[in-house]
Amino acid sequence: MAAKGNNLRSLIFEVDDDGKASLSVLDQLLLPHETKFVPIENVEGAWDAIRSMRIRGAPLIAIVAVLGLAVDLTSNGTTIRDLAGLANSFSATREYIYDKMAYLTTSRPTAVNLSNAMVELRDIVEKMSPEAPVTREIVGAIVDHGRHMLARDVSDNVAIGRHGADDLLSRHDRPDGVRLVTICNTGSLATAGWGTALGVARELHRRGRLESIACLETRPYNQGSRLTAYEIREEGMNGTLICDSMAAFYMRRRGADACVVGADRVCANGDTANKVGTYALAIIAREMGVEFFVASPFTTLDVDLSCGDDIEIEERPPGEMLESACAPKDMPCWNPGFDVTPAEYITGIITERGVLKKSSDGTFDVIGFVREHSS
Ligand SMILES: CSC[C@@H](O)[C@@H](O)C(=O)COP(=O)(O)O
Repeated sequence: MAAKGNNLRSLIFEVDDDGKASLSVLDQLLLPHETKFVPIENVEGAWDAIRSMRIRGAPLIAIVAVLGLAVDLTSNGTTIRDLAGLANSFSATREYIYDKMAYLTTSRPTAVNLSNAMVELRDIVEKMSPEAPVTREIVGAIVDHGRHMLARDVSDNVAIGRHGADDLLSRHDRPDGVRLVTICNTGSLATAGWGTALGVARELHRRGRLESIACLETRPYNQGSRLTAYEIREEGMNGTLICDSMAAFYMRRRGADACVVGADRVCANGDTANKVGTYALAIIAREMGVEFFVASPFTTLDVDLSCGDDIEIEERPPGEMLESACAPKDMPCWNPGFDVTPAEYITGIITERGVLKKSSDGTFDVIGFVREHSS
């Protein structure tokens, strides 16, 4: 089946001739039944869209935070007046923006892309010279960086797809192509476009080398059934939806060559936080002798964290579990949004700069890989 192309958009960002930015995001809570873009007017709106999971996915969270800040700072509302009051003070303007950035970082804790983006943005602002016109320069730099993030994310994802497809095809070039299993949603809806793990599937499909892809439903939030299944259908891939509990039997009966999953944070030793259920899938893959790949742009690497034990795992409200389950309304629940897959279960980490494999001692050297591949 020929690829239809990647037409899904997770957001629309525009800047008018006066430099005023506008942002609308596709409300993913309504998918797959309704396609509706909702405007983000300010930082609070961006925080709420991230927290409520109207938008989600590690790269998209970071992008919407920065674009939301750009919209907020270029709006005609109270913010610009507040900024004008600060315009003669470089440090006051900077601190004002840093407060907003700190607030955005509190929206969701596990995906490192958000805090990495804020560090990157802070570096840009810190390097600016404290000359007039302060406000316009700083705000302009933030808008420009938002645009840069959008373009970079798409090109990183396309490169991840290419490296992942090359690597998989070097070992699994069966007559009908490669058989994949994935969890959660890592596609165009989780990114600025194309996707990470789903980008690998997309690239195989584009080459006519994707035999099949199974997507796990991904309880309790069902990103697999609501979003990945939707993307698979849009793209015309040969996909099958399975419940999370069916992964082992699916691999046994139908066969799989590799699991490819996304990441919310990859530590220096390769331990990887991703959607809850990923760890179980990795254990099953090992038992079945199926390769297990993490697709992660550099923006999802956390070289400052040595291993996964210290990753803050977001706990979501019990209601999210109870609403999508048939359970007594007052049943106590534990609802971690993510889990951590130890590096020992991971075959390789597919990045935009190549596939990181384990060293001869069976460990990943993420820091060395970043050093080697950073320009
Ligand atoms: C390219 S998206 C990578 C990860 O963010 C994805 O696998 C995931 O876990 C998303 O979780 P979510 O809670 O939907 O934001």
